[in-house]
Amino acid sequence: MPSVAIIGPGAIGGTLASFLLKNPKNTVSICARTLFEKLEISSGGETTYHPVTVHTDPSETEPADWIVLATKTYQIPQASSWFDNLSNQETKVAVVQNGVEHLANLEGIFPADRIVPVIIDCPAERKSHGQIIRHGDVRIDIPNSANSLAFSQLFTNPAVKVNLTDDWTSAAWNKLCINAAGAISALVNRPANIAADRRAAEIMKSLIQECIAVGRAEGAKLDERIIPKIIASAAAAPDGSMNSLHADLVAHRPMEWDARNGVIYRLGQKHGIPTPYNQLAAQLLSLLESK
Ligand SMILES: NC(=O)C1=CN([C@@H]2O[C@H](COP(=O)(O)OP(=O)(O)OC[C@H]3O[C@@H](n4cnc5c(N)ncnc54)[C@H](OP(=O)(O)O)[C@@H]3O)[C@@H](O)[C@H]2O)C=CC1
Ligand SMILES: CC(C)(CO)C(=O)C(=O)O
Repeated sequence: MPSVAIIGPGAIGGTLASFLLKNPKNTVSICARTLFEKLEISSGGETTYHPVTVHTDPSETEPADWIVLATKTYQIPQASSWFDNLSNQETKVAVVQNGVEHLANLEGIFPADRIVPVIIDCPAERKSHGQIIRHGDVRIDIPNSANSLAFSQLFTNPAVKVNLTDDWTSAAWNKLCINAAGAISALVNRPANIAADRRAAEIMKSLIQECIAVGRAEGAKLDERIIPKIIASAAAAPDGSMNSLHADLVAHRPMEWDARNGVIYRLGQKHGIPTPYNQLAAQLLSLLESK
């Protein structure tokens, strides 16, 4: 009976919790800042309810086989206060976040050989505590390893597709191309389909080109043909569709500008690659955040 503790029951943590709960072999608990009694997941016009065990105090918890860290990247310093009680020498952490710094962000906090970095594709939004809308199936990319295989076995539902890849770096940078371009929505406070506007599309193209250049320098294999695909996919998004960074802006929360655009500027500097669009995006988003 693998025990799984999910830190951060938001759009992604709540979605994963609902799938983990569908596997009767798992024992699932949730670590949250605010208490709630049930998970309410809406998808494709149907709503399902899952009774859940929710902790709000780390001292109430015991070591788990798996910790699923699904907070925003900027919440890691506070969220890691759960780790002491939740972990023993065997515990593994699946870091389910956007960006490319899953291991770096936990350096000095948790041993790297027991971390599974997870790239997840699943548009989802959090309506309130425990109340989540999932807009599609889940695709997960994790490095090909024994720990990743064990993580994949926690999920039995066909709506969760887990891909063990020998080239996780490329998977992470491909996703970063999507997320870096998504900054445009928060910058102009317009939903994803703002990409249909030629002016927005031009800025997205530059953001992605810089991400590709830096990603390649970091060892990722990235094909320029993803640029029109990313823009077309955003342009075709349903009216009102918001990425998670834009959702943070609208909810007056901090934003993952450093994990999604700042990182391209920081790593670009390391490789001597200019990234003026991502630098500006990160600076403007940080200014918006301090409004
Ligand atoms: N939403 C999406 O469509 C997608 C998001 N992602 C990525 O997944 C990650 C999670 O994003 P998302 O689910 O949208 O984020 P949310 O903001 O919806 O969820 C974050 C959750 O973490 C909780 N939290 C914050 N700090 C703590 C803490 N100290 N202890 C316990 N819980 C805490 C928040 O609680 P509180 O309610 O108190 O704030 C909230 O429930 C991000 O890196 C994002 O970029 C990836 C793919 C798609
Ligand atoms: C690409 C997208 C929009 C959904 O998977 C995302 O990663 C996010 O909202 O953060």
